[in-house]
Amino acid sequence: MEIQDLYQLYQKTYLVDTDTRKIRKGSIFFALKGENFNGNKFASQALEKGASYCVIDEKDFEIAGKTILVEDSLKALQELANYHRKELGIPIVGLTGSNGKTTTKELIHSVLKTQFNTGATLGNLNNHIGVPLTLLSFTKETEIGIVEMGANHQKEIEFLCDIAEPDYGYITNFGKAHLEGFGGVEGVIKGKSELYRYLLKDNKTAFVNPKDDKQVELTEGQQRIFLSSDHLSVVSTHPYLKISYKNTPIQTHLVGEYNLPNILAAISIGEHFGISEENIQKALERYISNNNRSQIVEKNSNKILLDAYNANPSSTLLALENFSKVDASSKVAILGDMFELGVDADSEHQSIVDQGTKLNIDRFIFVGAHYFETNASEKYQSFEDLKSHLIDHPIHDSFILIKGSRGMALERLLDLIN
Ligand SMILES: CC(=O)N[C@H]1[C@@H](OP(=O)(O)OP(=O)(O)OC[C@H]2O[C@@H](n3ccc(=O)[nH]c3=O)[C@H](O)[C@@H]2O)O[C@H](CO)[C@@H](O)[C@@H]1O[C@H](C)C(=O)N[C@@H](C)C(=O)N[C@H](CCC(=O)N[C@@H](CCC[C@@H](N)C(=O)O)C(=O)O)C(=O)O
Ligand SMILES: Nc1ncnc2c1ncn2[C@@H]1O[C@H](COP(=O)(O)OP(=O)(O)OP(=O)(O)O)[C@@H](O)[C@H]1O
Ligand SMILES: C[C@@H](N)C(=O)N[C@H](C)C(=O)O
Repeated sequence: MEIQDLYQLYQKTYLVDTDTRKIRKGSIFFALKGENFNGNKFASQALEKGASYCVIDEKDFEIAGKTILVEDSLKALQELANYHRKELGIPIVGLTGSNGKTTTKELIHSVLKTQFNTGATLGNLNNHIGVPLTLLSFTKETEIGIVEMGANHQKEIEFLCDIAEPDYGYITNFGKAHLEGFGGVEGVIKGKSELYRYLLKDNKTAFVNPKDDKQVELTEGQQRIFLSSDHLSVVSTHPYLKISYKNTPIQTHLVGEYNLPNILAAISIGEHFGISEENIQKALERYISNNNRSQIVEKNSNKILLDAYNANPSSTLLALENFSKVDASSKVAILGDMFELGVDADSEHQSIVDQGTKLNIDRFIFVGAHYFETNASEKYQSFEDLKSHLIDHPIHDSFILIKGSRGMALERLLDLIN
């Protein structure tokens, strides 16, 4: 089947699904192959659950009149998404960066949707499957799209740009994240700036943080808009960031000064699209982060700053610096291993121990195989070891920062701290 014909089927409901556990009525089910399952095997189940058609790539699973056999279902999904993107013809803002992509995307979305019908990446669906799903979630009513692009190796952002064809792009920052796949910090810069190179090629516009020398240097000579912090200042930082924008105080629900560039991007992009000052203010006040991304959780005797969604050396250090400035009688940082650091893993974990423990934080608890190799004084090799310790020696009356990589799932500590 030609992509135009598939597009006609898609246009009946504008719904595509890839998981029979979450099928929506009338959707087209794309049978993908993953680490654990062959999606083709779920084609008949998808139809039973209400899918209208299934795109499959194995002949054995054909069902007359209901399956569309293609060479590669994933490729078909990506091509359909790109076709849709072209048909929509709307402005698309592409976002990448080492830290803060999801938060920045949500803030921009929050601002733009005050005056536009805006579509944006759901949660963190930012890879070679997530970006097509994001684009296909936009409908003919969508006026602006915001697409988050994640990567852990070279050429991935280039590939995602070819699918999403962003008209605008913003790189939040270049940090020490996914060092293993990118091949060090220089590799991160090269890989992330594939977004700039895409924009340059098509004469599209980069948003640039003027305080980030790398961003300024790498976008030299191309069409760009500098984020303007002229009317923005920090009023206070704790417990949540309070800023002043054009002399109006804005009480956000965001923790940590590291969120300031994220806010600045949302303001500048909002201003570019003509969002009023009042709407920008309301949108920033309304946004509350979720999914363990720097959330404050009140327990009986302890207060927790839960930042357990992910971790890397750049974001961990910023989180510690922020935490060190908080006024509390007893401050405890529980840090879990940082993943995907490759050959730099040992030195980066040691460096966090060295730099972190110099800060104004009363107690450090390190957990995970990498931190266990450092010379930290309180360390546990596994979550189970830490759990046993906390059951016998509960933490009381403290402010506790919890940060670690996704694989450490340190939100499990919530049940162990009261
Ligand atoms: C392929 C897929 O979507 N898998 C999801 C599935 O995983 P599961 O293990 O259950 O199945 P398989 O992958 O083996 O299955 C193949 C297909 O079969 C379907 N299926 C399975 C069982 C069943 O009963 N019915 C079925 O229909 C299945 O749905 C598959 O289509 O479910 C998991 C739980 O919901 C999902 O987690 C899993 O999703 C994978 C991981 C995925 O890639 N999802 C994307 C939509 C996505 O964008 N996910 C983001 C995370 C993106 C991310 O990690 N980004 C990184 C940077 C990018 C790195 C990139 N190189 C990469 O490797 O991804 C970042 O740092 O931000 C998310 O979920 O948050
Ligand atoms: N601008 C920033 N600079 C450094 N760290 C940040 C910044 N913004 C957020 N963080 C940190 O990163 C954590 C995750 O935020 P967010 O999910 O927005 O990042 P992300 O880049 O989207 O990550 P992922 O791609 O894994 O979803 C936050 O809880 C915070 O600790
Ligand atoms: C969860 C994924 N998006 C991510 O950020 N991974 C890194 C390695 C982490 O979990 O810290």
